[in-house]
Amino acid sequence: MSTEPDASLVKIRGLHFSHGKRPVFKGVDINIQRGKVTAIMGPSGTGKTTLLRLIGGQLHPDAGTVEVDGYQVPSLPRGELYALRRRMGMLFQTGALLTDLSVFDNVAFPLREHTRLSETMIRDLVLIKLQAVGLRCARHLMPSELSGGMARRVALARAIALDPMMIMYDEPFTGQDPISMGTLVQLIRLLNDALGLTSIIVSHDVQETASISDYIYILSGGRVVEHGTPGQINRSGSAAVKQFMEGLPDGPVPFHYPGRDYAEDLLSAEQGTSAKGLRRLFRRRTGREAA
Ligand SMILES: Nc1ncnc2c1ncn2[C@@H]1O[C@H](COP(=O)(O)OP(=O)(O)OP(=O)(O)O)[C@@H](O)[C@H]1O
Repeated sequence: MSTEPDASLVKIRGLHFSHGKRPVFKGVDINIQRGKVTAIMGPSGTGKTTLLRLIGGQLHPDAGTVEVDGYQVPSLPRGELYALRRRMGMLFQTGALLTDLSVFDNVAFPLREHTRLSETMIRDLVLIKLQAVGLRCARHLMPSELSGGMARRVALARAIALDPMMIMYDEPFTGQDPISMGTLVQLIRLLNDALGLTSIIVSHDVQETASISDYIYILSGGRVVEHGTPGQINRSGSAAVKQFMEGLPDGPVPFHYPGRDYAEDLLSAEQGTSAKGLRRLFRRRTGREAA
């Protein structure tokens, strides 16, 4: 019997998923605790963005369950899925502000779109959200007048406009200078605690993300290879975890995307050349002897 059924906002069990013929998840179990900041980390292409899309119901698992706040996401009728999605804020790497709208109107957009609140109420709410990210006085600016860090903070204010129960961040720090990265890192933690949110962060910025996370999952090769508090992860004896946390280019996770042999690939473009010629060509290009 589970001792903490209500503590988990997101429960993923036995998740299998493939993009076409490419398997991404081969049996993944994840618990996202309410009120906590949980990081999902792992090498590039391991399926972190795919996982967020499965949680948001944009993708369907091949097998297993994805439960959010007690709802089985893949089997929700469209109307209920949209209602659930409105309670899940999303912050993408690009920020994706509407370029023709001011900062104020960008934050007001979801409120105008999804509620029937009066403009006076909307104004108050927008100012509260902008105040929370430190940009109340920048509300008249257009997106083209913002720095990258400011744009991301506006996107964050917009993501919390509808008071979501959780926010999913996909690479929120990419391309930020150290100061705006530091600001964003602290802001994510602050908003999580002040607004009683649940936050999921997908990020390659291992140390920064770990510094504000309560719990970390590390994915690799279609599975969870480690999970625990930042302290537990740092003490992990797993070679894959060590490779990832220390940013080593090669290890249990190979540097090269799987595919056919290098020599075979190079030589296949030179059909018609003699075997001797092909061997010479391979030696010249790689400095190695063809097998
Ligand atoms: N729409 C798609 N169609 C086919 N394959 C896809 C699609 N989206 C992603 N993939 C593949 O699925 C795998 C997981 O991709 P995903 O973007 O989820 O990884 P990621 O861990 O978020 O990567 P990164 O850290 O580089 O952003 C990759 O091998 C990718 O090439």
